[in-house]
Amino acid sequence: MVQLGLVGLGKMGFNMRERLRAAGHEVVGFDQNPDVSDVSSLADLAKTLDAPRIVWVMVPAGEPTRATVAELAGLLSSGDLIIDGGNSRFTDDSHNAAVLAEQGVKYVDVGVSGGVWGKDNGYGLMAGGDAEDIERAMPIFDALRPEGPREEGFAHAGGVGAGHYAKMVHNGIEYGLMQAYAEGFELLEASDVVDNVPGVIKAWQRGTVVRSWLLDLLIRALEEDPDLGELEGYVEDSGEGRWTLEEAINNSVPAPVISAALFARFASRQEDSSAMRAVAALRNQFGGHSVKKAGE
Ligand SMILES: NC(=O)C1=CN([C@@H]2O[C@H](COP(=O)(O)OP(=O)(O)OC[C@H]3O[C@@H](n4cnc5c(N)ncnc54)[C@H](O)[C@@H]3O)[C@@H](O)[C@H]2O)C=CC1
Ligand SMILES: O=C(CO)[C@H](O)[C@H](O)COP(=O)(O)O
Repeated sequence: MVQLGLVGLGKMGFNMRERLRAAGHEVVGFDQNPDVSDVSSLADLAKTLDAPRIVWVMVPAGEPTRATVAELAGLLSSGDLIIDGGNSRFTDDSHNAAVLAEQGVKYVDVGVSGGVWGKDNGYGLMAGGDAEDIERAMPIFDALRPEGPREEGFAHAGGVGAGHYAKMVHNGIEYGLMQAYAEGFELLEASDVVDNVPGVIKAWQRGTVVRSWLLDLLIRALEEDPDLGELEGYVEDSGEGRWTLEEAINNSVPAPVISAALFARFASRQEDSSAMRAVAALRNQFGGHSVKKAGE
């Protein structure tokens, strides 16, 4: 049994606390929302845990995570370990590790996959850090990962930053896969050849080359709303796709699918497009092609 502090009890952290407790570990949770929190502050969390402490941070990536790690740096002591399991940019990790190392506090970054389903299915984990720190956290990783061989749900990806780098690439792939299913769905819907679009997609679930968990989730969404008519085609992004492309550029790796998928999300947020107005204007200029005037 391991004792763990868990900061951030939202869609991910709340379920992770449940899964860890179900595996017999002692979890002390802190969230800025007192309704879900076991303690009233980070300082209280640090006081409640026995040294040497392990604190897993699962708050929104970016400033909230950086601020949490910085505050923890002032509360923890030599020999303690911080694990950042959020979708932080991998470049944050070397900074965090260096600041914490000044006080002897250890740091591990973990990419966590599985979303809100992880409580029951387990979470796919990619960890970055020193081997001894990874080994120390292994009972936690073993409780969170899916049942089965460890190497099918957990990887020690490399040094500090490698866990988040692996998760960044995982999410870039996620963008591309979702976009491919989405384009296939739109084509099936747009043509009048296939009458039973949800039925066809459901039939892809077993035996086909394109079966996957994302496909299962698309089928689930179509069962709730057969033409997805209750939704707007508006898609946010939280950074991982952009970082994947920045890294593709830095390493001269062609990534046409992931870039198209990211840009499709940008396009989804536009009601009108200056670029497409420019294309229409140019076709009109060089070819006299007709244009559709605003308001017509
Ligand atoms: N939702 C998902 O599918 C996945 C999310 N992640 C990552 O996990 C992290 C958490 O994500 P979610 O649980 O989905 O977000 P969420 O928004 O549902 O939960 C975040 C929680 O952190 C709390 N919080 C925010 N700032 C805080 C602070 N300074 N101190 C204490 N608590 C604070 C909020 O009150 C909230 O309960 C993020 O980094 C996210 O990118 C990773 C994998 C999958
Ligand atoms: O990590 C995840 C899934 O694997 C999160 O759900 C993440 O938010 C997805 O990325 P984006 O918000 O950019 O679509």
